[in-house]
Amino acid sequence: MKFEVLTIFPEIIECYIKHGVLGKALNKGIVEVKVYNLRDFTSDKHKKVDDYPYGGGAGMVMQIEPFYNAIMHLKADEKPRKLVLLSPQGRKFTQKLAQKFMEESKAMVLICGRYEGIDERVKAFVDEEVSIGDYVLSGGELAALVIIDSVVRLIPGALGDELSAVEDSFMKGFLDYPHYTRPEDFKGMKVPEVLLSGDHKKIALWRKRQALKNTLKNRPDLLKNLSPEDMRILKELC
Ligand SMILES: COc1ccc(Cn2ccc3ccc(-c4cc(N)[nH]n4)cc32)cc1
Repeated sequence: MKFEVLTIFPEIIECYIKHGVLGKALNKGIVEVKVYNLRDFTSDKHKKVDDYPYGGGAGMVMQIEPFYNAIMHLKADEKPRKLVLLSPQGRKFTQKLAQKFMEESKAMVLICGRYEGIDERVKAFVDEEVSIGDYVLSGGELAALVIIDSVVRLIPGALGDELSAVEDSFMKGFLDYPHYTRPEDFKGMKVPEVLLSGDHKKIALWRKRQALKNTLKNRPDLLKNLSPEDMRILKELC
């Protein structure tokens, strides 16, 4: 899968993608990430990308021309790609949308604005406008990295452990269970006995109960379409 990122801060993207799961997927050739500096698609000597908003108001707005020139440059190879604009006003990004992007798109262009946003006319050239949450960031780059990271984790072979992506919380419809590792006793804080028992059936049940308990407490909105067994466990918790 190929990601092409349009931004005025390429170093934000380039720094992050070298590490962790993304770094490994890049080294395996499962993923390719190309970053384009929008300033390279300007036509003035100052490489200007923003201007004052028509109609007045605080802050600056990013001009359409660099986005248009960059998008036309990418489209010149006539290969299909999904163009995604990051924005606080976009469609909410979820694990389900990450799965959809992974399944449907061989290549994605992630368009990152800054300042108070970008000229509305850029939207005529994009397929999706996506928000990663109900909070305002300073630009689209972090949102682009969230999308890249969550989509790459879903690509078969990217994690090196097929179960991880499938086992990831949200995939199952509820939050994750608690995790523990050595030491067994840290300043009197002990690992739950059941996890030391070696009884895998008991451990699985304990983990399911804990996951449902966490979900009931923090994200009851996720508790839909539970299996009869999960519903029974949930009722015991209430
Ligand atoms: C009040 O209106 C504003 C509008 C934009 C901004 C800063 N900004 C500029 C481009 C850009 C792209 C994405 C995002 C973003 C995405 C999510 N989920 N939160 N924030 C933020 C962005 C500040 C304020």
